[in-house]
Amino acid sequence: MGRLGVVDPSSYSQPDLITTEHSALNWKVDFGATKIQGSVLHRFKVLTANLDKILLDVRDINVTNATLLAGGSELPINFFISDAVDDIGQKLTLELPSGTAKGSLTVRIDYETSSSASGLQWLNPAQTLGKEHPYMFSQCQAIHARSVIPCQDTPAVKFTYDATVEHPSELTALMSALIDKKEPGKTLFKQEVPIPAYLVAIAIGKLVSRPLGENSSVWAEEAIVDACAEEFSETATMLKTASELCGPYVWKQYDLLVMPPSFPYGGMENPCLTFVTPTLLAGDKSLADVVAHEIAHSWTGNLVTNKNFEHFWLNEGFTVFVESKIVGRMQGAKELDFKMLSNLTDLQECIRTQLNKTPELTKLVVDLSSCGPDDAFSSVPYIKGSTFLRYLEDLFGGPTVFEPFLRDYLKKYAYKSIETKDFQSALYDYFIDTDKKDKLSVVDWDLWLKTEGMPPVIPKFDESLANVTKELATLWSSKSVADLAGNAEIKKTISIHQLIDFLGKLIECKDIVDLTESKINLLESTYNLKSSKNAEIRFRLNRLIIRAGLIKRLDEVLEFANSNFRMKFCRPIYRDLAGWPEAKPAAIRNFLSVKDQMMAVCSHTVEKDLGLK
Ligand SMILES: CC/C=C\C/C=C\C[C@@H](O)/C=C/C=C/C=C\[C@@H](O)CCCC(=O)O
Ligand SMILES: [Zn+2]
Repeated sequence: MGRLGVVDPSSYSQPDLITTEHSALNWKVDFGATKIQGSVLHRFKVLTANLDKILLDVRDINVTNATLLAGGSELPINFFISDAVDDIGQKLTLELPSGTAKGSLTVRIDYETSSSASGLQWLNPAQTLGKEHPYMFSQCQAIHARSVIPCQDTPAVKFTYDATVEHPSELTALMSALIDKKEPGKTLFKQEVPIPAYLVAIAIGKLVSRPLGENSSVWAEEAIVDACAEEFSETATMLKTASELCGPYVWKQYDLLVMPPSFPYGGMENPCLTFVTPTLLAGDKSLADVVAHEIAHSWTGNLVTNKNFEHFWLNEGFTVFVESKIVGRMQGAKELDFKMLSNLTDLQECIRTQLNKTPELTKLVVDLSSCGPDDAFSSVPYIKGSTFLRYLEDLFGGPTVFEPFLRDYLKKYAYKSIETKDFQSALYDYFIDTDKKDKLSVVDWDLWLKTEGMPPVIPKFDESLANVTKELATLWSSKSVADLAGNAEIKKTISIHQLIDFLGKLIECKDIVDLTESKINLLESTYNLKSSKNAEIRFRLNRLIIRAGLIKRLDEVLEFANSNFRMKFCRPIYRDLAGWPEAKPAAIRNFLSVKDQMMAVCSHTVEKDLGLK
């Protein structure tokens, strides 16, 4: 593939020469054709004299016209689209008149999306809860905005946007923006805070809302909206806690949209409107920390943004760090440390399985010059990144010293796109004139940023909650069913988070003695796993069923894999099934029967997990 741009290896656009300041979207959403038709008007800032062309990113987009708007007149301009590069898309070249000066320049592009746009998902009524109306939504991170809008699809560029969206009048349209005006069949939006293209988002469906607090509501289909309001009732407290930690909330509105089960991620931090998976609906708020994560992105990621996805840890590592602080303030310091330790179990699993053939992707800063961001995506930037920040926090004197630095960093780079070296200089500038300056030379940057594998240093965490799960995992992996049945230790009451962590640790045990049907049965009856609605528990139980080789329970495993297409769950399940020769053919058949219901990012990665590509 090769590095496409000097600023961003995954984008053709040239932010060093030209940047987008504002985009006006004019869209007609055609559910019959499963396409968006319309135009985008980009106001650019030209940074260099005599620029002869504008390069934009596109993917499967049909451009019909490109027009230069200048001094009240419209000048058609030549354009052409290059051949597609796998995982990246195409380059749209717009030719400029000779002698184009520095400064403002406006271009309108008329286009329509493809019915297989990788950033859009179209559901027919039967695929919705209400069964009567269609539904569509977008997921643009990392580089799928280019399948929805011809644009500078790089986080190095931030722009404001407004949108006029025509849609069926019985449906509600929502975007990652504030609603400006609502008319039957037409909704107007505006996002006045500059954002990268990957944060443009839209969803249209038969949606209703319930209030969660001041300037905060939850949206969902009617059948689940009350359950959603209950599950996410802590949102207002999380928002307040996050603002205390990070500074003023600039986005004015914080709404949640609970997505259909095919949404590929746990949550997506679309400004003003976080998208979340319905797999968070555990019934006891136990998985609502994903909302704390998405709220944290209002600062880390959405205000201070990675310049390209090689520095994704700046978005995600900081966000997990802030998320765990929100959890710590709401649930106590022991829970915070337990969460960090529990994340390390997940990281270990990810490095052992998903990344075992691509160890270079276990570095904190990755090289994306020959790899699409979706293929590089893993827990590493999240967990290695947040562990690094906790290490730094401990080194510089704990939260009382590090949290003021965090606020300073966020203020310094708000509205900007940055690289890891910018974080390094912020840390240096903040501490160099303080009594902590000697700590600056202790940080081994190369070790943290460039070394493969688990974090090079594991900070000292409170282990009291994690020790319980460690002991349980040792017990269940080393004892026979007969020995366990009479052991009082297994009856010990544990929290739901401990149960999730214990099952994760058990999966990580190299050997599990006597892993038979009766051991799985004992596990299920001891911890009431059969009746659990908690997706994190069902996910781990299904992996243990696969590990035990219980072929007669394969249908149950596949049922779980079909119940949602959140990649965090379905990818490891398919990977496990691919390594089980007896089950692999059925897994492939199952995948092929449901792949059209998955978003492109999910079907493409699962195809690789199953060894089909
Ligand atoms: C080092 C990684 C390099 C590049 C990856 C960049 C972007 C990854 C891209 O595939 C999109 C990611 C979108 C993530 C959205 C939400 C996640 O926080 C969800 C995490 C998993 C889950 O909970 O389901
Ligand atoms: Zn995130």
